[in-house]
Amino acid sequence: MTRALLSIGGNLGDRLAHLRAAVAGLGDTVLVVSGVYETPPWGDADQPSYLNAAVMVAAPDRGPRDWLETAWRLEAEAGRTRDPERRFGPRTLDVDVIAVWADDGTPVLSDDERLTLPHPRAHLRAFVLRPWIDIDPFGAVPGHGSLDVLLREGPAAADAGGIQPRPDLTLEFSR
Ligand SMILES: Nc1ncnc2c1ncn2[C@@H]1O[C@H](COP(=O)(O)OP(=O)(O)OP(=O)(O)O)[C@@H](O)[C@H]1O
Ligand SMILES: Nc1nc2c(c(=O)[nH]1)N=C(CO)CN2
Repeated sequence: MTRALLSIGGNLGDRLAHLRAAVAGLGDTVLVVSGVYETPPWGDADQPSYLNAAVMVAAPDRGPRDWLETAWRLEAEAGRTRDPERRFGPRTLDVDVIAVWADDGTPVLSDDERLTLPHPRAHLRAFVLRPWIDIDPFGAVPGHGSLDVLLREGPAAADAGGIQPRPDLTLEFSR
């Protein structure tokens, strides 16, 4: 059994439909889904704003690598293409595996470049931390500290004010 925090986001096409399809594609592994946020582009300013959300998932038979393969499947289903010239460029759907925890709650750590855990830029990204704290108020990025302190005092604090809740947009799931 592992539990994982996935960040989902996109800024091309029907942004909400892509987020909804990602949540639906996670099926009964979904434990809880955050609210939807409108977020300024991070890392490459010349692109439209994103919709972002966070999803906590768990499954008895899945390890860290399975969550990465799930992320790739969902991105492919959303028709995501990669522009090698723009590392942080626009996309229909990005699914990042932010952190994974073992059965006993221990965070899984990995420095494999195919799957780095926790995600190496998670603590820098208000668009990851702000939705995540909705569904995990006492959560932490393993090795970097609590979501609360990161959002108030960490490198992402300056961006936190630009993360706008979109209560008019909802992501439903069923268990
Ligand atoms: N925790 C992780 N979650 C998702 N992908 C990861 C992770 N760690 C390493 N990777 C690797 O990163 C590669 C590039 O992923 P992707 O194209 O989604 O990056 P990106 O979205 O442009 O940038 P970022 O990873 O900063 O969000 C993937 O092929 C994957 O093997
Ligand atoms: N606001 C926002 N900016 C991003 C996002 C994202 O999901 N939201 N994903 C990226 C991929 O690396 C690059 N920049």
